[in-house]
This record gives sequence, structure tokens and C-alpha cells, in this order.
Amino acid sequence: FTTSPNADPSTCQIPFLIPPAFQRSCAPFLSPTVDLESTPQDASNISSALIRSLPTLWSHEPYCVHSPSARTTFCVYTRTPFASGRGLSIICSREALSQVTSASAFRNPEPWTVARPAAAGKYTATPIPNKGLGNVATAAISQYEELHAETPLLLVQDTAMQHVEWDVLFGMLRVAVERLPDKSRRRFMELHGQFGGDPLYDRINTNAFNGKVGSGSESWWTVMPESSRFNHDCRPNAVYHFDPQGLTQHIHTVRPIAPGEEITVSYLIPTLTHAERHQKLKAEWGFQCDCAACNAAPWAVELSDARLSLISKLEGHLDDILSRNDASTASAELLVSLYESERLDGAMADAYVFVALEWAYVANAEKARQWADKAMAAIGALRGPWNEWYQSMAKLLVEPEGSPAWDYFARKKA
Ligand SMILES: C[S@@+](CC[C@H](N)C(=O)[O-])C[C@H]1O[C@@H](n2cnc3c(N)ncnc32)[C@H](O)[C@@H]1O
Repeated sequence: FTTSPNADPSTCQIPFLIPPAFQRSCAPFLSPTVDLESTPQDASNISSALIRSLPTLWSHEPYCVHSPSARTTFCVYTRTPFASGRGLSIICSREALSQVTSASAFRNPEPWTVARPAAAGKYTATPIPNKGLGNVATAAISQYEELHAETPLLLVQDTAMQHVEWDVLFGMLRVAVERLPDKSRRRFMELHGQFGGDPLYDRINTNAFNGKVGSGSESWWTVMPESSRFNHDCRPNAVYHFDPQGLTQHIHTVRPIAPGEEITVSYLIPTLTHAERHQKLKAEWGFQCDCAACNAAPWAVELSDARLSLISKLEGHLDDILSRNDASTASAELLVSLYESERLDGAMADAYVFVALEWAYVANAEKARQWADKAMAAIGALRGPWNEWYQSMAKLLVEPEGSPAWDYFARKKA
């Protein structure tokens, strides 16, 4: 047996010369529906077809392909017991794998077993005209309630998506999906595909979210089939964030929702103009936006675009601690009212932070606390309580005088 210097420590190293038939008898991971023979198998582009007689971390032998253009080897890793048996398949380079395996949910899964939120029973997947399935509220849901928490079935490193040749990538996706537990594989296959072409890639392209994993700063494609049932609205009533340590997607409401209302999230950043939203949804998501903001009358679209432009300008001023331009408590509160008029409830977190900071700069503890409290609720839903601004706002709430923002300009002059 030879061991390559950059070997994955979770595999026992046996060179690729071991015939595939023997590999299957050693680790019978493939159902007859996966035809690995159609995936390039020659020794030149498979750097390691390795056998592990006693699986450790991985439930199947990692399936690895060398990418000359990325100058690295990408593998499919699957752990079927992950998240109480939901399973997880990962496609990434060996170097990037530690981003996933260092995440708390992977190192110590017990505390991370995700509980089903109480509000999960207050909506149901329903056919929506021209949108396929969507989630519709069956009961009243309050602002900032958690609707949903879900671990991914599939994580794909963006670099792998960019560099692995299409045919090889499609083969790796087949291995990744085929190795998932039955129920999870069925859930994956029930996903909507918008674009056609390779059926697995299409499902991923239509449904994956972008996220960071563990302590890494790289981009990953994360596939969570139930989270994917939420349709897009430019002025949504729910937001999502991915916890990189808990490897869990959380979805919260951002305003009260009435029974019968569709629950939506935004697939875009909030401050795009009407034309930019249309263009991006068509180009990147393959559908014509028909939400209320997209279908508004021309005068309403013009007004909305003007508000969005003022929002960007004000945020630029408030963010500039040196020149201060139009920054003040009044302009920060104007920013909040512009967000409210736009119904951008999901994006209020930044506006609340600006107001809380402006009141702290002028040493008004009561106001700073009041806005820090609102900011925490909004950030908790939009970015999660580990977000650095959540922590700053918590400090401002508990002890405004101890915050670095407290009486900032007077202290600077002194
Ligand atoms: C992530 S999926 C959402 C769930 C999907 N409706 C289903 O049936 O599984 C994204 C796809 O849903 C549809 N969709 C989502 N939001 C939409 C909207 N506002 N208008 C039209 N179609 C939408 C598009 O087909 C899009 O490609």
C-alpha cells in the first residue's frame, strides 16, 4: 500500500488499482441506479479510489477526482448518521473539508440536534398559481417567531462547482445524492428544477442557498429541501440565516403573518431597484418576478426606487464616522421610516443599529437602549445571535456607558 503525502486521514490508503468491483464489495454504497461506469474512471483523473475497511467518520469510501484547473482533488464525503440520521453529503477539496469537520455540529453533534420550532406546525406547503409549491400560514404567526430549522443534505464547495468539469461534477453529484439515507434522497429528488439539463445539478441550481461553513470564509452551496419551499417576494415576511457552526438554516418571520398568507423570503439583497430585481430574478433564478412590488403601478415603482436611492445615500453617511455629512439621530430615524415605507421588514436590522449608535454617540442611554433592543430582535432573525452586531447591541442594552460608541464625539475632542 502506498500513502500519498496529502492523504485524507479519515481514509485508509489503497491505490486506485483496486478494481471497482472489489471496492463495492468492501463498501457497498451504490444502489443499482447509480452508474459509476459512466463517470470517468481512468487513473489519470481519479487521484484516489480508496478503500477503508472500517469506516470512521465517513459512511462510504470518499470518491475523489483530481481537478487540474483547480490544482487539487475534490471528493464526495458522506456521513449518514449526521443530524439524527438525515445524513449529509459534502463535495469539496481535501483542504476545505476541515471547514465542515471543524464545525461544532460535526465535532459534537448532540447539542446541535435541531429541535422543530413551535411555529413549524403553523404553515403548510400548498400549490401557488405560477410559482409551484409555496408555504402558506394556517394560523396566526407573530413577528420574529422561528418557523423552521434544517440541516443541509448537501454541501458543495463553490470552488468545486467552478472547477470540476461538468460531466465529472454531475457524476460526483450522483454519488453524493445516492449515498444519502433513503428518506433524504427522496426529499432531494422532490425538489423543483427550473432550468432543465442534468436533473441533480438543476435541483441544486434552483434551490441551493449560499453560505459559509465552520470558521471558513469560503462560499458553499447548501441544499436544504424544506427551506427551499419558500418562494421569493421582494418585500418578504420572513428571513433566513445559516448557522456556520450548527450547520443549520434558521427561518424567522419579520412581521406578524395572518392565516392564509403566503410565507416568503427574498432571494436578492434588499435594496436593488425594480429593474435590477427583474433582471436578476430572470437571469439567475429563471423566473419572471410577479410579487406586489414588481407588479406595482409605474408611479409606485418610481417612488420606491427613489426611496431605495435615499436609503443607500443615508446609509453611506451614517456609516462614515469621520466626515459625518448628514449623519444624526434624525437621519438615522428617517432611515428606519424609509425602510418601513418600503416594507423592508427583513432588512431593518442595519437601520436599527444605526439609530442605536447615533443615540449612543450623543450619550442618550434611554434611546440607545430602546433601539439596541429592537436591533437585537431583528439581527437575531436576519443573521443569528452569534453575529458581532448582535453582541455589540447586547452590550449597548446592558451598559450603554461602557459601549465604545458612548459619547463618542465628546470623548474624541477631550
Ligand atoms: C427555491 S424554489 C421555491 C419553491 C418552488 N416553488 C417549489 O415548488 O418547490 C424556486 C423556484 O420557485 C419558483 N418561484 C419562487 N418564487 C417565485 C415568484 N415570486 N414568482 C414566480 N416563481 C417563483 C421559481 O420556479 C423558482 O425557480
